[in-house]
Amino acid sequence: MNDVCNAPGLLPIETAIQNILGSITPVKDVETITIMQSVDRVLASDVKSTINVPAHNNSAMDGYALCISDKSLTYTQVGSVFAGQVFEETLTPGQCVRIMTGAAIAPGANGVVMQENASVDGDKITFTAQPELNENVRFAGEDIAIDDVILKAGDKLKAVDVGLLASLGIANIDVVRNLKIAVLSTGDELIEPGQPLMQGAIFESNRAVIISALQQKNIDVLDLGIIPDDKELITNAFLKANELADAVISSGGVSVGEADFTKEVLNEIGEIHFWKIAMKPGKPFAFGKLSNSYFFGLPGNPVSAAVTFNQLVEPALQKLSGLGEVNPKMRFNAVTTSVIKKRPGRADFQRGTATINEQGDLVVAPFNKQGSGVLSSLSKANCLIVVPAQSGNIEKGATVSIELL
Ligand SMILES: Nc1nc2c(c(=O)[nH]1)N[C@H]1C(S)=C(S)[C@@H](COP(=O)(O)OP(=O)(O)OC[C@H]3O[C@@H](n4cnc5c(N)ncnc54)[C@H](O)[C@@H]3O)O[C@H]1N2
Ligand code: MOO
Repeated sequence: MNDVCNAPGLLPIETAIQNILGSITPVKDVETITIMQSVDRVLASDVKSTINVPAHNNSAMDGYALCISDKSLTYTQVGSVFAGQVFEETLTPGQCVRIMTGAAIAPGANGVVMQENASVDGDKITFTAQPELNENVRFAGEDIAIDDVILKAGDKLKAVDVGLLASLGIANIDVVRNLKIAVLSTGDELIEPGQPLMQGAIFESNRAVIISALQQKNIDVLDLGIIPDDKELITNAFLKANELADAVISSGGVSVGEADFTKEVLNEIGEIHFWKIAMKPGKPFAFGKLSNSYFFGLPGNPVSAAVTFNQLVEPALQKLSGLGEVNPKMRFNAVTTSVIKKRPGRADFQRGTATINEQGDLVVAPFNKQGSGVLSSLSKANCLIVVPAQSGNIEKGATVSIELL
């Protein structure tokens, strides 16, 4: 792992992400669950189809299945077939059967005409035009054939994927077990919401952000609360977190302050790298390994904690969870509606609101208040405006990159 703690300059965010992803070995433990519990879970093995979908050639329309005859537009109806039924006799040219959408095509039939294009006179059915071969016929295996791999190990299941599994008759599925993540905050100034706010203290909010974000990702959270600045208490908290969790996320105490035992303790019990990353907010950040878990030390400032979680921890957790592909977050071009103030040096992740203007263009309004402590700016924002490290101020009307939140 590249540690630039003492190196001049800052670590580019891309390098930090590479280092983190390169150090992480995904969780391999597997559990079998019903498909109805499987949305957003990561598949542990490939899923192959054991059936054809559709299972039989069937009709795409309510109408008439027929055996094409080039002699006449009038056919003789010899029966009816509804969804779930099978017509046993084989049609000969000039014969048709009444058929409903989804019903199996009768043997010998080679086309279906929708009923709007037919007129009925007893068993004589006259079509408005000569039917085309295989018109309105859905073929067996057209969607999925036997032995097709329909979902791969490492895929995260979407709602429609669960439906796809159901359509193949699969009731249970092997997935990677949920991650277990321990979360804690350190700092004597921190007070739990609901308690009286003493002079010089602040309400603790980073845990609320991190735990809520983890809960949205099917992650089992071990909440270790606020740990006071006491070496023994901090040591015990980290040892417990390391024992019980796949990863530990703490916030605060990763910069250069003096009243901090976090660094000291972490250095005693693990191999942790304290980086200065070329990003704003979120310059100080710690990452490394304890004996049984990975450690992420987010900066204490609330916006810095949330943005580093979003940019650095989320991809790491994706990899740890067994996700096959960890893709960079999607970025879009948007026109800024005002000047973006920025000093060259660190990549900025500024808060703003993206909208579509009257001309149909994607535009973004950066907020005036961009301080690392202004959590309300992140609450109001629907995107991060990503400005490259080397860039200075950006003019109104320029095109910038945004990531939707
Ligand atoms: N001399 C320097 N000072 C600082 C530097 C630096 O490079 N040199 N970096 C600054 C940057 S950038 C950041 S970001 C902060 C991060 O410092 P820490 O991670 O050590 O965070 P703390 O000092 O513990 O706290 C900073 C700030 O955030 C509040 N905080 C902390 N935890 C929570 C929480 N769980 N919920 C809500 N608010 C929290 C804390 O009260 C402080 O106000 O360092 C700069 N300083
Ligand atoms: O990154 Mo600090 O996050 O600039 O305030």
